[in-house]
Formats: sequence, C-alpha cells, structure tokens
Amino acid sequence: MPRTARSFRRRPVPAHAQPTPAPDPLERERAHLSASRTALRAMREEVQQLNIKDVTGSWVSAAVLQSQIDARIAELADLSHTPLFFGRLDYLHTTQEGQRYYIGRRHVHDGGGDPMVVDWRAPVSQPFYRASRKDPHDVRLRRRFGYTGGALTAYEDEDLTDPAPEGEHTSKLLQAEIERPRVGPMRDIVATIQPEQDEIVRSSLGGTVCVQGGPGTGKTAVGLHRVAYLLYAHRERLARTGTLVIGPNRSFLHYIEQVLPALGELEVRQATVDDLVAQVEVGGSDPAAAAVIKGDARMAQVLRRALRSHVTLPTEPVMVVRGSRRWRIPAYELEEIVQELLARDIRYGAARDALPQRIAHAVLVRMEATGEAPDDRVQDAVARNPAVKAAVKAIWPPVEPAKLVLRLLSDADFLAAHAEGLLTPEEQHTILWAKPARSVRTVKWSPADAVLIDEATDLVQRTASLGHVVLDEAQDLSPMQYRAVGRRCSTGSATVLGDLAQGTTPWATESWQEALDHLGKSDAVVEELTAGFRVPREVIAYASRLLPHMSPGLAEVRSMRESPGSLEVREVRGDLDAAVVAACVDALQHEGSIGLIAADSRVESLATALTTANLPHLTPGSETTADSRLTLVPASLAKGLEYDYVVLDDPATVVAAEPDERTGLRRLYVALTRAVSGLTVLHVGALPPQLG
Ligand SMILES: Nc1ncnc2c1ncn2[C@@H]1O[C@H](COP(=O)(O)OP(=O)(O)OP(=O)(O)O)[C@@H](O)[C@H]1O
Repeated sequence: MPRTARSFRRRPVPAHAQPTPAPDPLERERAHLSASRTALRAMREEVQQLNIKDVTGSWVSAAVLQSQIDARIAELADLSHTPLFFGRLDYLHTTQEGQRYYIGRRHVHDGGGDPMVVDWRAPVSQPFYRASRKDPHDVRLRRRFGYTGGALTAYEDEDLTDPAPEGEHTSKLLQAEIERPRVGPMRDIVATIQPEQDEIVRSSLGGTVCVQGGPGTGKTAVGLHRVAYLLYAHRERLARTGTLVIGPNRSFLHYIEQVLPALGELEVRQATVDDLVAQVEVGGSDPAAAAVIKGDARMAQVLRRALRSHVTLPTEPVMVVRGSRRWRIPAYELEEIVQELLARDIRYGAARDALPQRIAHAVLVRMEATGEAPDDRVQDAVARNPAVKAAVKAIWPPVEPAKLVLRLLSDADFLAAHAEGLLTPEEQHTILWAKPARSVRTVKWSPADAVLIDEATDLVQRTASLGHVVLDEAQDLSPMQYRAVGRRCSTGSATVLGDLAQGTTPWATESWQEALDHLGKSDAVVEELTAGFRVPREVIAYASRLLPHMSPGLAEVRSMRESPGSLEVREVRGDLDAAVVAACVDALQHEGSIGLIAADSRVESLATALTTANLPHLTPGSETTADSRLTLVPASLAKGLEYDYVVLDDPATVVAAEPDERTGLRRLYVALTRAVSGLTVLHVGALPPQLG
C-alpha cells in the first residue's frame, strides 16, 4: 500500500467511544487536559516498563541506565496541582498551516507521537510570550488558561488579528497571578513571563546578560527561567559542563530551590559564594575596613607576585647520570627555561609540571648530538631522574595556597615586599593579623580570607569552568568575589542579576560595568527591568523616597499592582514590642505569609514577645505553610525574600544598625520592599527624615 494512503486511513472508532460533541469551549479544553494527562501517564508507563536486563553488559552501565530511567520517570510525573498546560496558540495559516499548540511545562505526545502539549521553551511556544497585535508572529489567537488547584476553570482569549490598537490592557489571569496571596516557597512564572523578561530568558548561551532591576521586577524569576531555557536549548552541552545558581545566603537558596525542579530541571547546583570558596573552614570575620581591602582586586596582584616569588632562578647546573654517561645542563640554560616559563604566564602548577620535561628535553638534545636516538620513554625517565626532581623542587617548589595567604597576612615583611606600589603601608597594616598565625588549621579564617585562598588556588591550578552561572543579588559582591565567580564561568557564560540600590555591603558595586570587568565579562549586555510584580504602588512609592538619598539616578519601579490601602505607617507611644505583636495578630487575619522584619539587634526581644503572646514563628529559610505563616526576619536576611504581609519594626533602628547612613537607608529600602499585599510600619520616635 502506498505510504500516503496508509497514513491518511482512519481507524474505525468503536461505538462506545464515539465522541459526543463537547458542550462548550471550556469543556473541550478540559477534555484536552484529561487526554493529555492520560497521554503523559502512558509516556511514564512506557519508561517504567523498560526492561534493561537484556541491553546492559556490566552492572555499572546497568546502574547508569537505571538512574537515567529514574530521572526520566521523575520528569514525567504529573503534579496534580500544577497545570499541564497554561496556554494555547492558534497559528495563522501562513507558516504553521493553521496549527494549534497547547503550551505547558513539559512536552506530552500521544501514542502516534503527535504533540498534545509543547514545552514552553520550544521555538513554537515563543509567540505565547512575545506576540502582540502589532507583531503577531503569525498567531491568530492566544488563549490563557486559569486554574484552581489542578482544575481548569477559566480561559481568556486575545485576538491578535484585531486591527484595534492594543492599549494598556493587562490580562486578568496575569493580574490574578501577581495578586495571588503568597505562601510557601517561590513558584515558577512560566504561564505569565512578560515580553521584556522573555527576551532575557531566551537570550543565547554564548553571551553574558546583566539585569538591573528594582525590587520585585522578577530578576530572580528571570534568572531561574533562563537556566531552564538554556538547559532545554543546549541540553547535552550543559549536562557536560554544568550549571550553577549563586544566591546570597541559605535562606534565599531554600526559598528558590523548588522553582527549577517544578520546571523539570533537577540537576542545577545552587550555592552561595562562600560555598564555592570553602576550601578552609571559616570561623572568623574581618572588620569592614580589612574586608574591603581583602576584597579589592589589587589583592589578586599581590597574591600573584607573592606566589611567583617562590620561583628561584637556578645558580647550579643539573647533572643527570644515565649508565656510564653524565649529562650536564648549565645554570644559564636552566635559567632560560625558567624565564621562558615565567614569561608564558601559565598557571604556577602547570609550569611546575612542565619544568622537568623541559630539562629532560635539554638532556635529550645533548644525547642526540652525540648520536644517540632516545625516544619518549627516555625523556620521561630523565624527567623523573632524582637530580632533575631535586632541581625542580629548588627552583619551582610546590606552594600550598592557604599557607601563602597565611604568610601574607602574618608576615609584615613578606606582605610589604609583594604589596609594594599596590597597597599603601596603612592598607597593609589594616589587613595584617594582630597575632601572626602558626598553622593553616588553627587560623580563624574569615570569608574574605577564603576568597583570597581561592584566588591563590586558581593561580596554582586553573579552576574548572561551568557552562553557565546565574549570579543573583550580584550588587553585593567584592571585586575578589566577582573574580571567584568569573573563573567558574571563564569559558561559559553568566546571567548577572541585581539592583544597585540594594547594595548593602561596604564593597557593593556602584557600576555594573566595573562588576562585569572583575567578572571577566566586560562585553556583557546590561538590560533593565522596570515593571514591578511584587510591591503595591503605594508601598513602592513610599520606599522610593529613599532613592535620591542612597542611589540617585535610579528610577522608581513601575508597579503592576494598585492595591489601595496597602500601606500603614503608625507611630507607637508606649510598648513597641506589644504593638508589633498586635500588628502581627492583625496581619494573620489575612491569608498568606507574614514577615516581621526588624533590625538584627531587635530579633531576640521580638522573638520573646511573640512566644509570650503564644504566636509561633519561623526563621527565614523554613517554609511557610497554611498552618505556620509567620516568619521573624532579621533585616540582614530579608534580601530576595517576599511575604504577603510585612510588619516592619522601627525603621530608624534598621538604619542605625549599619555602619553608615547610606547602607542603613539601603537596608531599609530592602525591608520596605518585601510585601506583596500590605505593609505596616511601626515606629517609636521619629522616622528617618528621608522617608518624610
Ligand atoms: N511575569 C511575572 N508573572 C507573575 N509573577 C511574576 C512575574 N515576574 C515576577 N513575578 C513575581 O514577582 C515576585 C518578585 O520576583 P523576584 O523575586 O524574581 O523579583 P526580584 O527582582 O528578584 O526582587 P528583589 O530585587 O527583591 O530580589 C515573585 O513573586 C515573582 O514570582
């Protein structure tokens, strides 16, 4: 039978399975949802039934295959509360032959291999996020679906062929998603990614993107969706090279950790910068002045000089004895080899590894000159000769990075010799330890020391580069920390996310270009996100009063949320703790999570007040649930987090807790911008005048 004829032949449908006409469009869509669920179950069962006994040779390959199968089964799980599709595109006839696609979190196909749901990351899904009446991308109709739990309850259509201008219309379903009371960890935003966000999400793997955006503009969300997108578009390459998401602290990582798994991506590592450089145990801290200098990029030069100072130019010849013959390489020739290796600027360890072979090569040249014909094995044997080994040890000794840093911070003369012209004598004095340390193990290393050790380690041996790194809250890193992240994506790319106005470290960057230079990604594109999806208009306007005083030039976020009555600022005359507890009780009348944010020094007293009032509370990083919704958040940990309602304890104390006013105002700005539905500010005495 000709192929075409067979493919068009319809199988007879049994009488009991004859489709009855669906009563309305919503019912039809529900029918498609349930058919898609059935198809997904069939895909999962197919994988579950795979029998690997006959196809695997060894137990190792069987184990590998089984783990791949398990991962695939996990990917194909049907999460009952996560909609399988959230959108539909009906294409115009021009390019896609009038095709209709359902857009969802993962690809689902029927028994014949035809798609029932396409992955949101597939090229065919892109118009769902980008198409407009002005530029319809060949799409006739965009349909968005509304869900309650796992049940499809609504849909909303946009006719992209309508000639009327688009106007300022915001989708009701998007509005509902933005206004949804928050509880629990961060969720994905695949159903409502906005066009300017989508451009960043789908930008190419080759380039680094830096995103500046005010609080709640979706930077974290965009960064996470970008990894998911890149993993889809470059699965094999990134599986080989690896991906990493860097966040400011554990609580934050805990808050975001479920977003990627919900998108089917289980293999992305998440870490803080401190985790990345944890070669020594950190048990100490630095005064701000010392941390600033240790974090300065000039320290990289100091370390480089200090490391290379271990190379001693040879003054003695090397004498290699083989059998009855002796081969002598004079000191001046050894020096040439060493100078050449120094000039090549390869890693200290790589040069050290190369040196014995270079000396052996010089010996072989002499052997050949006398008519011998030595091969590679002879060269290897000469390189391992005790005289060569001894010379290498004397000329290019091994250096342990932590010991190098220990000596620089303990030995004033050693530091002075290598910081000459780089650090002033005062700066050197500032970073020297008052009491010199004896051994690497007994030092109370600070986080900044660990970064120095990481730099020194990289000078000795190149750090492996990942395929892609997402760096969140990037404004807070020191130049040396940028370098530490940069070497982990030196041959890959990065997504750098941050807000200059939320920089609260003494070394916070004031310029993205500078940060990108330290990261080694000077040619990155800097994008800006300006629409705010978290903070209500009234609240962001209040917080933005601080901007001219701490980050002049940065524009106020354009809030997508009206929410009148979302801000209350109240002066307390009397017991502040009691007033705060009462405000928390009020906030708990609403659904959603409640964050009580206070200066770190106030946390203990407020914890006691809450406990006395029988109000159980969580610490940041613990998941809020419907039964446990109140979190007591020290202001220093509030960054990146959000709560439905926020009670903010005495702003002046939050400002005063920081070493300088600008940092204090920035800390306050972060605290004021965590609320989704409402913010209550309680103060005793005056508010910071900048809020006036
Ligand atoms: N397109 C969108 N649709 C729906 N919700 C969104 C969208 N973009 C962002 N959001 C929501 O807005 C909130 C803030 O997002 P996110 O935490 O990514 O912002 P951010 O810019 O990283 O904020 P911050 O500067 O405070 O760290 C989150 O709840 C996120 O899910």
